[in-house]
Amino acid sequence: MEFADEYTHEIQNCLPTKEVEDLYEYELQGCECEINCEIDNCACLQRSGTFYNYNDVLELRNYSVSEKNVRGPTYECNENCKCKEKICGNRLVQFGPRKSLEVRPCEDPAKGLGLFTTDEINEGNFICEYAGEIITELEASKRFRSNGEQNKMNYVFCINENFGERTSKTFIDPTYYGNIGRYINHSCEPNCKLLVIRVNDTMPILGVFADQNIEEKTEITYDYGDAEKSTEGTTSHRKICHCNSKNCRKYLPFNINLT
Ligand SMILES: C[S@@+](CC[C@H](N)C(=O)[O-])C[C@H]1O[C@@H](n2cnc3c(N)ncnc32)[C@H](O)[C@@H]1O
Repeated sequence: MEFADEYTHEIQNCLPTKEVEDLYEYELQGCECEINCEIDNCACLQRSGTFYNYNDVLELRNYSVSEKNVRGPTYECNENCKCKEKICGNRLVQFGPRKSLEVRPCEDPAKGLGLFTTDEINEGNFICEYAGEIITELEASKRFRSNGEQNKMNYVFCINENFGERTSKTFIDPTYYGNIGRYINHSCEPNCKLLVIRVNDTMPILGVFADQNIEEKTEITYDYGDAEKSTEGTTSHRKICHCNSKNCRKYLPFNINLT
């Protein structure tokens, strides 16, 4: 698949900028499992709040995660683990995006480009990571405002994670360095959801997963909104939503803290 934007450098995984790279220095320990990773013995699974469901370890496309299981980040087995990479059931996002994806213009030109699937996707399957530069909140805010002023598209996404009393925020921006995840548009009735995964270190990886069975040739979408994001606000930050769904909220959600 060709990368659609000649001004963006393609990357496979997130790229922390100098200002934040120290945050992810800490490597995660591996497990000692020599055969199958099971909850009773695998250090990575014991650390995880969310697990992958899989039927056949050799059929990666059957890996899925069910919403009922979401209780915290998933820790995949990693390069420090003793388990076998090819057959371990606790590895998914680290193998990269699914193959059957294409970037093309949406029917409604107001949405620009979008990400589409060329084959059917089962509910729960992994689509791709939302990869970009990891930047500071200050830089995120600067870029968000500048995009708004120049009427450009916004790619900055904020991950909020709660660790007890503390909320950790991670700002991902695929404007200049990104992967195909940057072409996923918002829908108020989306077919995908987002989950946070960790692999080799503490850097959060934002994974896009199918939230329902998706037919071939369908546009991949998720809801840009969460508790901290608003469709309200001053008109300068509001963009009209063209998702065309029955329950459309009329405006794209945006992070009020970045304005
Ligand atoms: C992450 S980018 C998505 C890819 C983008 N369409 C492109 O051509 O590169 C987010 C931007 O896409 C546009 N967009 C995404 N979802 C939209 C929607 N439902 N209605 C209108 N514009 C949308 C907005 O301009 C938004 O700032």
